Amino acid sequence: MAGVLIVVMGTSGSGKSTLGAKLAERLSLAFVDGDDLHPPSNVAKMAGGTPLGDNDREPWLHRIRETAIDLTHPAREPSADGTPRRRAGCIIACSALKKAYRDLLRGDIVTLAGQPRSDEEAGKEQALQTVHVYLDVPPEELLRRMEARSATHFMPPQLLKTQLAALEAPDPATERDVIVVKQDGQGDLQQMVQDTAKILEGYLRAP
Ligand SMILES: Nc1ncnc2c1ncn2[C@@H]1O[C@H](COP(=O)(O)OP(=O)(O)OP(=O)(O)O)[C@@H](O)[C@H]1O
Ligand SMILES: O=C(O)[C@H](O)[C@@H](O)[C@H](O)[C@H](O)CO
Repeated sequence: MAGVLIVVMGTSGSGKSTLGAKLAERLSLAFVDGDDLHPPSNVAKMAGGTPLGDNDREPWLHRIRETAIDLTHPAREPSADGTPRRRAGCIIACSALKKAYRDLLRGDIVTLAGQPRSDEEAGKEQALQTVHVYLDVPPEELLRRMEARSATHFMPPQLLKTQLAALEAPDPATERDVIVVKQDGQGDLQQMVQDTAKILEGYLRAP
């Protein structure tokens, strides 16, 4: 049985770290900020005003998947009497802007060029089930947030337009594991955490 990787995704400034950390606390899961898994060269590139490309992101996406497999092994959390209580899970904040990036996190492909997993690898890698929580935030709210923190955060607000250009917003009708959380900056964060956690509990339930 697979452990569960919950990817909290969206562009820079969408609130991945904020929501991800709160969900992790509520669900008692480990939380990792994907920004901490970028090689320093990626962070330096963004800080210098150059957007990342597929070649920069591919090794990073592999690292995120491997981190999730490590964190969710073994894939069941034992209860006091040793019987499985729920699936092991973890939450990782990761922009996951393009469909190919999400497919790599899902384990459906092994390169961004689209190379599929071999049958043998597919069997071996049943280690992980994914859920993508997509933070859908209007561009003007994203810019407001990025500008408000620009003195203390490496990501320059002028890179927002490249984030939005790269974004292939996931559609739950065509991607199997997507939850959309709409945020306009007015919503109640606590309510959002509560509602999203309730849906995620379903994914974590041991069969
Ligand atoms: N629901 C919200 N409403 C208003 N402001 C928010 C909300 N969530 C996060 N913020 C604020 O927006 C800014 C960006 O949030 P956060 O760091 O969580 O986003 P992020 O997607 O992880 O960003 P990045 O990946 O660029 O680091 C922060 O200053 C945070 O306090
Ligand atoms: O794929 C990317 O371009 C990156 O992951 C970015 O999204 C940032 O790391 C992050 O959002 C920092 O602000």
